[in-house]
Amino acid sequence: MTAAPVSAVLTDIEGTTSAIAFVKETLFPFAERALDAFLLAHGTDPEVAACLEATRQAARPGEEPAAALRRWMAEDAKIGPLKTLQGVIWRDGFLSGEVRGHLWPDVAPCLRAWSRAGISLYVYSSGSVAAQKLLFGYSVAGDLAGLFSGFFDTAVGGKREAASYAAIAQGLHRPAGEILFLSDVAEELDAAAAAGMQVCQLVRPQDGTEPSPRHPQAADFPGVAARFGLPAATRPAGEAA
Ligand SMILES: CSCCC(=O)C(=O)COP(=O)(O)O
Ligand SMILES: [Mg+2]
Repeated sequence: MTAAPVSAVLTDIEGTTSAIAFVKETLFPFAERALDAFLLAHGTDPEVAACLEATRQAARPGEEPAAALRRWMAEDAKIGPLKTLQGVIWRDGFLSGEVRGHLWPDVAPCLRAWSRAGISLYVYSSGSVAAQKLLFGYSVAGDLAGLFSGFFDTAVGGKREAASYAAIAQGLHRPAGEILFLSDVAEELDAAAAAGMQVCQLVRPQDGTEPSPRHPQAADFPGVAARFGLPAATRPAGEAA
């Protein structure tokens, strides 16, 4: 059976648009350094207090919330209250210019070309929606947030669950088969494929991605474009990559 033409691209961030090293060596240490002062200043703000309560519920018996948050960061655990708090803490870093969202150089030109061609773009990441908007809004390639028609985090469900992708397709009022999901993680691609999406694994050598024998692969976004009939990135005169 021939696949439907792709009308929307749904992309993961870490390991797909952006280096895993950027998340682990820049974003996480920034949050770690700022954590104690942030909790002291904002621990009673309603959103932060709710995250701290959720952290206590999920922490080990007797473990202080700050210790649990630090342990989860070391484990790169995708736990809701941690991801929400990280997004709030990173805001200062992005707004002050101390942090800029990393994107592999092939990503922005393709996102712009796909958007220009009428392909709708969406993000689905374990990072909070607020953090996703910061990363693309304050990226090394400029403000790309406006290229996206929507952002999804694990409020819609876990990234390894087919139901999450079905819910996203339903929310977008689009047949799942027209949506192309991009990720570095085979289990996420399994779940998206089970929900009927087309999928492609980004296998970026710099990230040490483990290639999955179960899914089509590409080394970068132009490779995705070639494989799925999406427009190639052309750079109009005067437009930066
Ligand atoms: C702006 S999101 C920062 C990255 C992050 O915290 C994360 O957990 C990314 O996970 P992904 O689902 O994009 O692999
Ligand atoms: Mg990823």
